[in-house]
Amino acid sequence: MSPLIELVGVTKTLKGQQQPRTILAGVDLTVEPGESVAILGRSGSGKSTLLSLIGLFDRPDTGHYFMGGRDLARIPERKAASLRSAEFGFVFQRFFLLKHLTAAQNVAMALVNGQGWLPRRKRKARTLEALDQVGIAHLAKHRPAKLSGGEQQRVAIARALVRNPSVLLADEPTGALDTETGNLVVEVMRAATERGCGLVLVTHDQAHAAKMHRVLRLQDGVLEPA
Ligand SMILES: Nc1ncnc2c1ncn2[C@@H]1O[C@H](COP(=O)(O)OP(=O)(O)OP(=O)(O)O)[C@@H](O)[C@H]1O
Repeated sequence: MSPLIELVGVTKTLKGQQQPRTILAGVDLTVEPGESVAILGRSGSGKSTLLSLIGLFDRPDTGHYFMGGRDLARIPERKAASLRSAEFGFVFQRFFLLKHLTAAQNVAMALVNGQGWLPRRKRKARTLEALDQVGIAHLAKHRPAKLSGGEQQRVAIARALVRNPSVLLADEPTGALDTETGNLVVEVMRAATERGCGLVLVTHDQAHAAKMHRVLRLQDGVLEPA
């Protein structure tokens, strides 16, 4: 089986206020279908920078990024934007839910934006399926203010999963949650990999990292087994 994504020798130097700083100094990373990978690393080590390159929010300075046999390392923004919405689901520490919309409407938004047109009935069915996948179909009509932090994060995960992404990218998704709720959220994301989705989880939490297939550490600009 060919990998979902493969980064080879990826580098990134950010122009700080004083001097340029090399954040990624030759990162190699492969994620297979259905594989979950945790990335640990001290604050400021470049984890979010790496995730933003994987999610095509930014491009490497040098190196290669293969996906489906194509090198995406130097694609223009217009192509990146369409791949971003077709191939990736994003989950962040903050949930970024629209507070005037219900859980179902928040999830359905991901189908309205950037996925072509889907008939209303199909949109509804896929939205409910995604909410069901994260165990909160019964909360579909609730607005975020009526939901706990963990429930809100599960709505955000459903929103990330509703387009059946190839890869789910999560940046500290449990950072704002207590341990027990965080465990549940990690379990929900891990379960998504059983459908073939790859998962890259950036976390400070060793216990959450240990639930992934592989645990890597970003240190001095390179990824190494933790
Ligand atoms: N746009 C930018 N321009 C210049 N420097 C930046 C930029 N974005 C981030 N940095 C710096 O790059 C370094 C890596 O940041 P990054 O957010 O990737 O680290 P991180 O490992 O995700 O940290 P944390 O765990 O605290 O979220 C930090 O020193 C940060 O201050």
